[in-house]
Amino acid sequence: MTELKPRVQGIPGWLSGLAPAFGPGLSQILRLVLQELNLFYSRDVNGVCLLYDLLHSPWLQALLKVYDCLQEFKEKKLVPATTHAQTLSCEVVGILRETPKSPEIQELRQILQDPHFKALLSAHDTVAQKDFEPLLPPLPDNIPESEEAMRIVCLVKNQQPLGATIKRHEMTGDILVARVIHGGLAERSGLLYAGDKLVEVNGVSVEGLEPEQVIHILAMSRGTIMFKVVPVSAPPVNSQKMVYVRAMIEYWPQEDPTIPCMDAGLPFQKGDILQIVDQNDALWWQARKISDLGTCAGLIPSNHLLKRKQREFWWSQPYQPHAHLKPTICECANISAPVCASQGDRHDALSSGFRRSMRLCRRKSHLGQLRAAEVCKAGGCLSALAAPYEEVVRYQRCPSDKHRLIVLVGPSGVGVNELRRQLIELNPNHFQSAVPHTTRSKKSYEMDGREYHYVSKETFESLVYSHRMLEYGEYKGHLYGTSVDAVQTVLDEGKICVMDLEPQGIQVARTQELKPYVIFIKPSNMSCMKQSRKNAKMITDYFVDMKFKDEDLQEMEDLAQKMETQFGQFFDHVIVNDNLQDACAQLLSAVQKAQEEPQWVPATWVSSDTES
Ligand SMILES: Nc1ncnc2c1ncn2[C@@H]1O[C@H](COP(=O)(O)OP(=O)(O)OP(=O)(O)O)[C@@H](O)[C@H]1O
Repeated sequence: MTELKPRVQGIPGWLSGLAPAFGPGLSQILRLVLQELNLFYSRDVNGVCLLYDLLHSPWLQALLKVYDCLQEFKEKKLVPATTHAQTLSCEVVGILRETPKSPEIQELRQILQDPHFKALLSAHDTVAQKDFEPLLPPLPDNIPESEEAMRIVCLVKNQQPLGATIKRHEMTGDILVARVIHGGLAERSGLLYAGDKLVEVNGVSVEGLEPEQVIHILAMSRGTIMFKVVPVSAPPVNSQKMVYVRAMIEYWPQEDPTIPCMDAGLPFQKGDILQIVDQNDALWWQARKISDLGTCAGLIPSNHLLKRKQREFWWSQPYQPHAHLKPTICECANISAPVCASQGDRHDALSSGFRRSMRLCRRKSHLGQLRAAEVCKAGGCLSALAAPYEEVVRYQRCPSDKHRLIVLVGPSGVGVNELRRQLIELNPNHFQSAVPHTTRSKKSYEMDGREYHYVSKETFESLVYSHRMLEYGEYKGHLYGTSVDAVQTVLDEGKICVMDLEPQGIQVARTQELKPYVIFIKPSNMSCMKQSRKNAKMITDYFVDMKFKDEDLQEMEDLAQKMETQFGQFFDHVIVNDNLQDACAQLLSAVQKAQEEPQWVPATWVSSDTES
């Protein structure tokens, strides 16, 4: 290397002479260096081979060629041939019109008149004329020292709303930006913040104007809108973490006179999963539906505001459903269905949980319970005011975890038991019902733990008091019910427990322990039901089961509607039971998804380290 050094150090003299700006380019220099090195190569001077190979490598040569090309391009300083290509094109079209027709001329005319080509020329001219900077009005010459720093913001209004709301400061009367909607035009510009003071809109001073008048100016504006604002001293920073909630109520902004901006409101239904993106305002949050995350956020009442509204509604008009805020059903747990056993029960393990008389009692209880819930609502069951939103997280069951409980809910006669039976029969080793408890004595043909768990009244009552009964009731002096432990037994065996439950029981079952997945079985419309239930039988108190009458089907439809209205927020999945085979296939697929795919569940069911 020592010998090489003086030679290489000597190169810069002629190297500088060949610098890219003045000479043949770097690749040319490289060639010369290689020639020089070649002399040393034959003498095997230490390190020369390495350097030679490096400089000779194809990738370095290619890189230098690219560098040369870029350098050459930079020097050319390209300028547009014309800044009025559009005008030129029009002139050419005019000339072509007078030229004798030929297929080539026809084609050229067509190309020049094509809207895409015209748009291309228009874009070319805009760039060539450097016409893309916003034209700002000149600053006045004599700006006083005390003048507040202003910001001029230009937003191009297209089909979307501006995504900001304004308000009047109560003391100063200033028009302020009240909030900037997430994902909206204003937010994406990064130039408008909540708290900015509006001075002018499109050159019109807003001093002394009402917010409505400013909104009118904005509504009338087309294209670019120019705001002159005094920026807020410390723009708000949204440091809250993203929260997801399940709506336990429905909300219609159009029917809520208190919303600050109706157009910015986000309507939602019970059970919708909402992404809360901003909770800075104590009264109005910003949220998106997870089904629509690409859109800009909308305003929803905060938890605090909803509870306040619910309380006002509760005390002011207990019997009237509020127009924009329909309260959730009260949480009167354990309005139980009386259950009882009968001679007609099947004796195999598959029959557990399918007791005919238990189902008959349930059947009678359906309407009564929904009515009881109404009474409870009117009577001031304050627990209904508990949670308008329920925080949820994505939960994916690990293969080693216990299965989730599958709960089927539906109006009597819709086919809940038929579907449950068919599912279990598909694979009895995988799907199973829970064995109910009873205080009645065991019959000779029965076996403890098969048809029922036979327990004393004291044991049964202690299960009820310790909230271990999902539902229970009394029939002919005996208690009947399904316990959490009976469900756990099935789950502990690695099976999927499938049970039907009165809707009132859902909230009792909704625990971290069982993580129930609730499927609502819904009747199809009347005409379809009449057709599909032609030969179906509904179970009755009599020896012979009866065919469905029109009024039975109507009652089923009414009950289904009531259930959806009151408990829809708890339904993870809905299956319309029209064609039995289809419904069964849908049930199987829903049950598999519940166990194998991520689902939204209450955050309290999952510790943060298992969130996905
Ligand atoms: N999709 C369907 N098409 C035709 N018949 C059906 C369909 N679904 C259920 N059925 C029939 O309707 C009748 C009632 O169904 P099922 O006994 O399952 O009702 P249920 O919802 O369990 O109500 P209950 O609890 O009152 O018994 C049964 O004869 C059943 O075979």
